Amino acid sequence: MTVRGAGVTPSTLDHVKTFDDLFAELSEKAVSRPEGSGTVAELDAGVHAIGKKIVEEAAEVWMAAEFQSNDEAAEEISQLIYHLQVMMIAKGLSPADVYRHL
Ligand SMILES: N=c1c2ncn([C@@H]3O[C@H](COP(=O)(O)OP(=O)(O)OP(=O)(O)O)[C@@H](O)[C@H]3O)c2ncn1[C@@H]1O[C@H](COP(=O)(O)O)[C@@H](O)[C@H]1O
Repeated sequence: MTVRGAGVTPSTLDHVKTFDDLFAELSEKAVSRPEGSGTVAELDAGVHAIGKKIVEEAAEVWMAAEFQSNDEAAEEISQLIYHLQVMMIAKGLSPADVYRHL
């Protein structure tokens, strides 16, 4: 399968962080709470603050998709995914909880 527009194929994903890799990393940080972690700070800020970040990043995805390069749009999408994952962890939701709705 080829992901159109970004030139990414499964083989080029071998050495990059995937959705599940990031979720595992953030889940571990939520428990170990390392000093200086932005994820820990965002979790501590709570669901209301995380929700605002999601809305902000969603708007940036829209603007980048409409007015910027595909690479910039991809970067904004990665940031939206990050904040969505922080929200999942804040709410105790696993990827499986989400996938069953897809
Ligand atoms: N992938 C991300 C990631 N994407 C986005 N963000 C956060 O989202 C913000 C993106 O916002 P913008 O670019 O719009 O910048 P900004 O509005 O100036 O940011 P803020 O002032 O709102 O912080 C960044 O500043 C980060 O705080 C991320 N923060 C962390 N990660 C990854 O999450 C993992 C854990 O990170 P820590 O918890 O910080 O160790 C690491 O692997 C990181 O690479």
